[in-house]
Amino acid sequence: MTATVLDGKATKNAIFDELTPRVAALAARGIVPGLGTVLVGDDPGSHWYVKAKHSDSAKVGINSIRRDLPADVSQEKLEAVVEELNADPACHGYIVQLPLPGHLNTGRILDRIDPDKDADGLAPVSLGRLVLGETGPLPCTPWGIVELLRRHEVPIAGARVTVVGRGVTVGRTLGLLLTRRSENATVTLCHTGTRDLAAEVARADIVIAAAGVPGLITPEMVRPGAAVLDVGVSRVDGAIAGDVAPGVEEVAGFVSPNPGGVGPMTRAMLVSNVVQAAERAS
Ligand SMILES: Nc1nc(=O)c2c([nH]1)NC[C@@H]1CN(c3ccc(C(=O)N[C@@H](CCC(=O)O)C(=O)O)cc3)C=[N+]21
Repeated sequence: MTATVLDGKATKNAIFDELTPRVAALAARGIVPGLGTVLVGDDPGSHWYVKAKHSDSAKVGINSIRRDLPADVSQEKLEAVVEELNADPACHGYIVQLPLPGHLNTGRILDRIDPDKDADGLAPVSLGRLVLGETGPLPCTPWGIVELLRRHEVPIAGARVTVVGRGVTVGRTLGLLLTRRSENATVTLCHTGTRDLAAEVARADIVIAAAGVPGLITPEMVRPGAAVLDVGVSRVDGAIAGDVAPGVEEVAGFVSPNPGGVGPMTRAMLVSNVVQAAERAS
């Protein structure tokens, strides 16, 4: 038996089909949602990602606002661009593409993003709202993971979930989402200090691999029938290498492909955050 594929591309398209009429309803009232991107430098991966966001925006009928800055941009100039987007009524949500070059203070930039325009859901106020259970933008990758599971009817309530990786963009915030009453999962957060990773993975109904270690999750670790989602993005000889080793699909009940799984879902939820921000502002 081979696992059911959690198809992130198809699910993204389904979400876009739901967002398009909401965007049309806003447009009928004279509001065109706007998504802004701020890109510093010329990392090819970051360029691809920003370009993908602008084409996603066009697909659902939202405007995109693009600010590309040179790699040696000053802190002051970048902060001025952030303030400009905060003040721009045509921009309902935006992201500052990460990572920023080392001479820039990322924390001070994220602090300046108007919390109501935080399309990533990763600014300090958004993280605080998530901890407090208040409404606001949700972090796109964790939210995308939850939607990918829900829309494939993978049971979440009461499930044992093992998350591997404690980064803010995925692991740490995913634990916050999955332990809300509306999700009701039991979450174990593993990291490099975890004593017996194999044992933590073995008892999970759902495994989320977000460590950035190619092939970390092997078939022997996985409980038969479990859902295994691969969030790892490493490059090995130029190709994307995930955290999930080949052969896991022979044991698991559900697997997310990589590419084609969680990546497209992250983009879908970013657009969703912008549409929600425009609805809230209207
Ligand atoms: N402020 C900020 N917000 C982010 O959300 C953010 C960021 N900075 N910096 C970089 C990471 C990375 N990330 C990806 C999202 C989707 C794909 C994606 O859709 N990938 C495709 C194809 C990848 C390929 O083939 O190269 C897939 O998985 O199918 C990839 C990477 C968002 N990030």
